[in-house]
Amino acid sequence: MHRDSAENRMYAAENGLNGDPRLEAIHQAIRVVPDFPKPGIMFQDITTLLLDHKVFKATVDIFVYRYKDRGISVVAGVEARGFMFGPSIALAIGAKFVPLRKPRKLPGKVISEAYELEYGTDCLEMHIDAVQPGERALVIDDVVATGGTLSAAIRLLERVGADVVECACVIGLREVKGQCRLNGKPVYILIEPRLVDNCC
Ligand SMILES: O=P(O)(O)OC[C@H]1O[C@H](OP(=O)(O)OP(=O)(O)O)[C@H](O)[C@@H]1O
Ligand SMILES: Nc1ncnc2[nH]cnc12
Repeated sequence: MHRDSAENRMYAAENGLNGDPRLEAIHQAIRVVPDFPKPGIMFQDITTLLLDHKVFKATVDIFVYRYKDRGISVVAGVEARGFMFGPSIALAIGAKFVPLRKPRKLPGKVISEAYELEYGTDCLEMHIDAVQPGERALVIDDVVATGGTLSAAIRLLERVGADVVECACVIGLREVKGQCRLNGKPVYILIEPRLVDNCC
């Protein structure tokens, strides 16, 4: 796996949304859970964001505004938390939603890509007939850390001939040990992780 710097991570505050109060509201709505799922991980919990309709809508709206006129026909969501944002974005921009699932969950013919995580290894699968060659795709997930998950998602889409326009995440770490290059694809990120423990 090719590892590189954070060159293709684009933060919303530095890309047109500087001072936008929605970004601070999104930041405040994230719950940080220390040492989950293992010691040393400051887990960024987006389920608290989903509880606040206004902030949830603001999150989806920012992505919809960015992607609505980009000729995107596929929004590919990464299991599990990409499923929480992807379908709303797909409906609003007039694209289909394609789930990228963990192994042995999809019933049809699949292609698979393995990847490394901060806390282990995993694999993503996609139905081979869900995306046609030449389609323009957006990949959506809640968090990018090493980028291993997004790289696997990009590889799946590129294997079937799709053009991955961009990846989009709510939260992005700037520097992570073992960071992966995303085959030159940009990642658009709304906020940096919360560092304080506001859990429980
Ligand atoms: O950039 P990376 O280092 O690849 O990490 C980011 C991924 O990690 C989390 O998912 P997780 O693997 O915990 O799976 P889950 O959502 O099914 O719990 C997160 O939702 C991203 O998909
Ligand atoms: N710190 C973190 N919080 C939530 N999801 C993650 N995926 C990888 N690192 C994560």
